[in-house]
Amino acid sequence: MSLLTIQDLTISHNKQNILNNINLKLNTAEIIGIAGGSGSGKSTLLNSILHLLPQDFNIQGEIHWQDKNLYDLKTKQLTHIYGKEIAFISQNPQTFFCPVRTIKSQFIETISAHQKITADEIISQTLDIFTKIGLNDGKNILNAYPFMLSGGMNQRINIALTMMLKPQLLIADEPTSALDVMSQAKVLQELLLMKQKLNTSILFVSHNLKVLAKIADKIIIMHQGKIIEQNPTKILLANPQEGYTKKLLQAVITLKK
Ligand SMILES: Nc1ncnc2c1ncn2[C@@H]1O[C@H](COP(=O)(O)OP(=O)(O)OP(=O)(O)O)[C@@H](O)[C@H]1O
Repeated sequence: MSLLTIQDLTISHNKQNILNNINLKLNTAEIIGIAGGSGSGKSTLLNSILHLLPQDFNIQGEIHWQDKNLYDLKTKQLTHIYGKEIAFISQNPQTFFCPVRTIKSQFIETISAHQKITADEIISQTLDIFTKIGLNDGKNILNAYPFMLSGGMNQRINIALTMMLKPQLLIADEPTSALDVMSQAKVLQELLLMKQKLNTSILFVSHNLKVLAKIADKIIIMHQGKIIEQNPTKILLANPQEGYTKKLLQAVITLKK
């Protein structure tokens, strides 16, 4: 059984289709990259999985989380799933952390909301994870306030927090697009570590096919609310079928020159 199965998903607003007949399967420890131009429906797709669509959107089709249809569940069941089984990271970690509370207090609050664990245990496990991902100055980081740290550092700390929660699925919406090249590479390594060590599956949205090439097992190309092409990463990059995919690849090659 797939971890996440989307069947015939069509989403509309004011009788205009935003997503058209989307079908997608994600397995355990699989990373699917989603690329597509602005307005192609990537965020709407992620928001539909996260139950974050505006009330006036019309949703047809099904989204199954393991054997449950996410849109049949009660609020209490959804609260258990989001944060614990399905986690989300966005482009701006600053929107997740409160800028004027220490990293330590935010780790303790978030983790103890999901696990029965003492504050001391949280601190010791956090320091372990910081070391694993190469954040060596752990004690100082825990005592820092997010506003004192760079965007790249905040994103890496956000990923460490997500690792502590051990979600089965991580939904990542352009998590590296606001970062410098060095921080981008580190964040990608950390996400791969989550897949390898924790068997986390990841849905990773990026405009940048070069980023997806480094991390995704499979790539999906979206255009005007439809999935127009999907294939294992190597096959899609070596032999794109659709003209639109070729244009996206060409844009990456041109940027490299
Ligand atoms: N709240 C909303 N109300 C009405 N239309 C919306 C809303 N949110 C998104 N849309 C429309 O849905 C379409 C898809 O938008 P979406 O944000 O999912 O695309 P995207 O691929 O994530 O784009 P980007 O890469 O620019 O973030 C767009 O045409 C957009 O105008």
